[in-house]
Amino acid sequence: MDSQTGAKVDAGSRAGIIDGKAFAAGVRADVARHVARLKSDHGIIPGLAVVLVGTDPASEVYVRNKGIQTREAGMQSFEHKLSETASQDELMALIARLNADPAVHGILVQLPLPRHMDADAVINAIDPAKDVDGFHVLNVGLLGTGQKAMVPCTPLGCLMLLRDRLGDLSGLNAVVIGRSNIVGKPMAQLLLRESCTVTVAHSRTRDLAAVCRGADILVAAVGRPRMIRGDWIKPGATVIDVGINRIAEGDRTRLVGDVDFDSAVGVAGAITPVPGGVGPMTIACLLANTLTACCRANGLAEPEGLTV
Ligand SMILES: NC(=O)C1=CN([C@@H]2O[C@H](COP(=O)(O)OP(=O)(O)OC[C@H]3O[C@@H](n4cnc5c(N)ncnc54)[C@H](OP(=O)(O)O)[C@@H]3O)[C@@H](O)[C@H]2O)C=CC1
Ligand SMILES: Nc1nc(=O)c2c([nH]1)NC[C@@H]1CN(c3ccc(C(=O)N[C@@H](CCC(=O)O)C(=O)O)cc3)C=[N+]21
Repeated sequence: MDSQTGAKVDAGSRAGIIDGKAFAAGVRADVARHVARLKSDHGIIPGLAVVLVGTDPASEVYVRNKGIQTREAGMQSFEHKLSETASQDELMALIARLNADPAVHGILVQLPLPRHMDADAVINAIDPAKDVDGFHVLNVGLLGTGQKAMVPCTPLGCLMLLRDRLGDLSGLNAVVIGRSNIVGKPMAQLLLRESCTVTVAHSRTRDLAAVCRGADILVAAVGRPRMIRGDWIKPGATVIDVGINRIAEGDRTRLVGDVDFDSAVGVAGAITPVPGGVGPMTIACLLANTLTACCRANGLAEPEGLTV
């Protein structure tokens, strides 16, 4: 696959740093090629609907980026914004309309939702076939039992990077820090599927540093800026930093991961930076999942290499 070749070339230029931005550009180019073919051969245009409730500035930036990249891939983007005070019934009615709309192949409801809404009920109202986040309980169950599912974008992106770097993952010790439904748990499921020996660590884990030192693959999805230090890392390990933390630096802010990059980069065999690591892969995989959902909806063969 071109995206893999592209990433390998780039990784070689800066040894040890995994260029998620370049790899994601390759994935998006693959998606765009398939989208163009769907259009020319079948007259079908994949469509992604993104729903944002409220006005969180970080979410607004993220939703705008998704819209831009969706259109760049040749797909249709439908953006729906509801006010912070919208009722759950209003959101449910919108989801029902999107479920019934044949031009919409993927639906993403940006999380977190305002506190007065029941996020589980909202997610489970999405047609599982259009659930491009892979958060619906049916997709969670399908993934957990090794059946064909929609796979959550962030863990899918992490797995693509790991496979590109390491090839066969079987038998490797993988430690995932974090057990959220959107990152930690599905990441653990995917690594188990790859025959890794998986440990899931969390806030009650005893001696996290010692647990991390056993990891050939370390995935950090904690939400604590620079918590994982270089001396927690097994020399040569592959480190995937999912964390996106905005911290103050002087009178400005910057993004840092959950891993202390400066102390980790000399110990790890390879590491993803923040920004430019997992984040761009998440959006690329969202587009890949939308394409996959569109192919399935139309009874067409799915592109290879874009899902597991
Ligand atoms: N790059 C991307 O595309 C994405 C990035 N993110 C980022 O990833 C990070 C994690 O997100 P998400 O999974 O939603 O976060 P959650 O807050 O839902 O989960 C955090 C997890 O980390 C664990 N944890 C918290 N503190 C510690 C600690 N001191 N030691 C060990 N474990 C701890 C928690 O444990 P417990 O369960 O015991 O509370 C929990 O399981 C965030 O920085 C987020 O911004 C998220 C989604 C996509
Ligand atoms: N239903 C739902 N699905 C999600 O997948 C989802 C969500 N809700 N809520 C929020 C989190 C967070 N998330 C990110 C995706 C991309 C970047 C990303 O592209 N980051 C860039 C930097 C962007 C910047 O500079 O701000 C990078 O790491 O290089 C970040 C974060 C998806 N999430």
